[in-house]
Amino acid sequence: MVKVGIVGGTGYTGVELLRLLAQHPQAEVVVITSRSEAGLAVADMYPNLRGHYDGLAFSVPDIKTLGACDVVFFATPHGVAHALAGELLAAGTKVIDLSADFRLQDADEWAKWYGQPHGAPQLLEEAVYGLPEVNREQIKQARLIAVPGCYPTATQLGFLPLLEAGLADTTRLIADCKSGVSGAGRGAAVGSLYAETSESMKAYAVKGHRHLPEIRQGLRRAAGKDVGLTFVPHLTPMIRGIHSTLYATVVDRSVDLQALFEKRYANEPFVDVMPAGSHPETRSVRGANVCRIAVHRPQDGDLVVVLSVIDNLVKGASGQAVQNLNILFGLDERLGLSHAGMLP
Ligand SMILES: NC(=O)C1=CN([C@@H]2O[C@H](COP(=O)(O)OP(=O)(O)OC[C@H]3O[C@@H](n4cnc5c(N)ncnc54)[C@H](OP(=O)(O)O)[C@@H]3O)[C@@H](O)[C@H]2O)C=CC1
Ligand SMILES: CC(=O)N[C@@H](CCC(=O)OP(=O)(O)O)C(=O)O
Repeated sequence: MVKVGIVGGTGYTGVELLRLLAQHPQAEVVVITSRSEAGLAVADMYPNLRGHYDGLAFSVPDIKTLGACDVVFFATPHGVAHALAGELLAAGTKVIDLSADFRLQDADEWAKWYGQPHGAPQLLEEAVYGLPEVNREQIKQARLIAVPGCYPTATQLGFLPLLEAGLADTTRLIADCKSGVSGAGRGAAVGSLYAETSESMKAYAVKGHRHLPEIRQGLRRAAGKDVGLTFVPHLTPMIRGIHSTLYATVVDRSVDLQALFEKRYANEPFVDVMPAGSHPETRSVRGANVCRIAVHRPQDGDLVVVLSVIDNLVKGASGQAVQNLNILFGLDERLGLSHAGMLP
């Protein structure tokens, strides 16, 4: 059994980790922290977990108890893992961070987008970006994993086959992305209220969103050169889900894009390339650790439209984090993650 600790167990990604790990045959959650709910039984806060975590209660973060775990997940706001990851690594505990603390390779770039100095630049070199479809071999050897963000997961998986094959004009890529409201976290905020978000939809952060440098970093690696990317996120009236509509211009019209995508993801357990002409729905991945993709070439011209959907809390966060755990500990990558999406 892999002994698991979770720092920040009361947010949406924390409770989603608990839900997924409840079905995991080889991982056991032994520590879960919350400063505000310390002492409260997990199932008293989250009744969906009644019967799964008897005896497990929230506790204040403590390096001694966390350091006794094999692996610790951080499901915390940005900056928290900076402060604690180093001590845990020194104690021999592996770290899987769901926040953005170790996603960007450049500490100055991180400081610019996250509005505070990077708290652990000395750890950046060894941090592995936890997108298994790209970095599976590095994840196997890692001590510190940065789980990709939700928009970056859907967007990179949609663009990768085109960029790796050198088939897209990299100067003009467009990612038009929609997110459900749970992407904003569980914290109380006027912008997340039901009356503010239902029956309405809006774009935000058009001038620049903090996921832009993360997506650009991944696409640059795939293309082997700088990319010009326009990324526009939208808030939509659903709870879970990301829908990315991606646009690129192909430089060679003769290539069979459907075959290219199918081949790229043929051995990936959590990427589903749909038949030509399909329109993936976010509800088809709700609760599932799946990125479902369809590739289109309208009017057979040189424009490619890729549709990519995920559940922001699963393949976009906690599911991907568990997938990383499985790879890291040499387990079957699908453990705890094989359930289908919930439809309707
Ligand atoms: N929501 C989503 O779809 C996605 C979220 N993420 C990222 O995952 C992380 C978690 O997000 P989310 O689940 O929404 O929850 P929150 O960002 O709301 O995090 C809340 C948790 O962190 C704990 N926490 C807060 N401050 C500290 C601190 N200084 N030290 C220790 N614990 C702290 C809180 O408990 P307490 O204050 O009681 O200690 C609580 O359990 C964030 O970085 C988010 O950006 C990533 C991908 C998708
Ligand atoms: C709808 C919504 O507000 N989404 C969040 C992004 C999701 C998230 O949690 O960001 P990380 O993946 O970097 O942690 C936002 O735009 O700030």
